[in-house]
Amino acid sequence: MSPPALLDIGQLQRVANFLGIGGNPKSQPTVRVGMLGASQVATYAMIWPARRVPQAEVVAVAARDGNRARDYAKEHGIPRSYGSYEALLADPDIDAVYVGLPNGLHGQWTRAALKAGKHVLCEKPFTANAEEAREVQDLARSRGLVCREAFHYREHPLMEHLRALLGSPALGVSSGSPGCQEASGGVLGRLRSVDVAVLIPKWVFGGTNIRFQESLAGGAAMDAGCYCLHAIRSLVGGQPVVESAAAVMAAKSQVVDAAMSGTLQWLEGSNTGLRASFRASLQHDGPLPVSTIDVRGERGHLHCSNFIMPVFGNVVRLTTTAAASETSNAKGSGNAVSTSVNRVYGSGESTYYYQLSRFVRDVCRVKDASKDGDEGALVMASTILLDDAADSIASMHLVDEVYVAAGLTPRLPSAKAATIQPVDPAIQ
Ligand SMILES: NC(=O)C1=CN([C@@H]2O[C@H](COP(=O)(O)OP(=O)(O)OC[C@H]3O[C@@H](n4cnc5c(N)ncnc54)[C@H](OP(=O)(O)O)[C@@H]3O)[C@@H](O)[C@H]2O)C=CC1
Ligand SMILES: O=C1OC[C@@H](O)[C@H](O)[C@H]1O
Repeated sequence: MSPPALLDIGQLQRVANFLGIGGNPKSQPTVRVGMLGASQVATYAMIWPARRVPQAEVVAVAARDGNRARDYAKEHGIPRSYGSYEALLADPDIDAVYVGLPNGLHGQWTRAALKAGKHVLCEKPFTANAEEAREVQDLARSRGLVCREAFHYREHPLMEHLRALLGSPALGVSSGSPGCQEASGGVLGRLRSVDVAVLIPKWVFGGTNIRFQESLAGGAAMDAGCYCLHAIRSLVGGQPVVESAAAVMAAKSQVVDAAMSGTLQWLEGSNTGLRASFRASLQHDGPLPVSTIDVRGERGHLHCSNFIMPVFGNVVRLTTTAAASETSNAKGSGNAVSTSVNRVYGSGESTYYYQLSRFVRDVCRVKDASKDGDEGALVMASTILLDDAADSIASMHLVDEVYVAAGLTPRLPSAKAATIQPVDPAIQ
């Protein structure tokens, strides 16, 4: 999320890709996507990438206001629009739904979409809390539908590159299920620390933004923090526990955090004793968003910048030390240090493109498996559903633990939050 180091032709092409310019011809079969919310995030997370992903097609949008939905559909060339989310879910010509709503509504509308027989790609954080994540994923598995948390950053080749360097588990096997695999440390040798930060400048979101609303499951740990916790889990694997957390509260709120930081620790497995720290903020003083990963091991340090929006420029700096005995040219000189700097762009597409590509591929796999009944295909389909479930539940479980460690309570789904009367501090 920092500006590109060098504005080159490649960068212009990557920005064009992000904007969905110059799409691919559609091939059959296509996954027909409907979007809940006529929002800005839906534009860059779904509409633009869908123009470039051959198997994806945005066919409908729903907004609470039918006129807005119609105008949005017209502006973006979407064939159908609806004035309610229910109406879109009743459309039989929709295979999958993108839920880009405020956090406190994710569970409610993901459940409704699953009940309508649609596969779901739901924005992060997956639900308001882990209990709700379990309920939703139980439903998805009972219906045999893909239900995925939209952690777009993890799908980009940059994360694959970091995982390869660190010997991290592949996507899917780090999902938080008991006995799931852990990073070996790779080029860094035994891991010593992992530090992840996602800092959003205070000018980006005003006080009335959904991120500061208790009734919409707001908070910095929910918004920027879920990326930090997810990245830590994706890189290291295993099941860390939250050791400590501290919140900076949003103005006039006793519930919503404007910033959250904390530490995690691995109490079992091959990384027992390893610690990770995170910093998440919605009130960063700097001018631009920051997202960084720093991993230290017995043999060096890996730094990555802009891991959330790598298409706009990223840097991977690897500094390794090799013991003198391992290098022929370092006799008697202690450790030899080598540093490499890389930028990872894959095919130059955005994180959202990679996310949508894997989502539609998996929807097709799950649909085909239930049609064909081939045993291998059924196993693959069931693994897809189990991995998504384990990952999103583990994700929300850590977010809940962070709130508890910070002396706050895990968030509530909007429907439940609405039934709780706000406490007036003046009468306590
Ligand atoms: N993956 C990514 O890069 C990003 C992900 N996100 C995630 O997307 C979700 C939405 O965030 P963001 O787009 O900033 O949110 P917005 O404030 O833009 O709201 C998104 C949509 O939510 C709908 N909505 C439904 N009920 C309410 C309500 N009670 N109050 C306000 N909006 C409502 C509105 O749809 P309608 O059109 O029906 O009025 C609105 O268009 C969050 O969970 C966030 O974490 C956000 C930004 C980037
Ligand atoms: O998902 C997101 O990514 C970018 C951030 O600016 C934003 O707060 C968040 O919701």
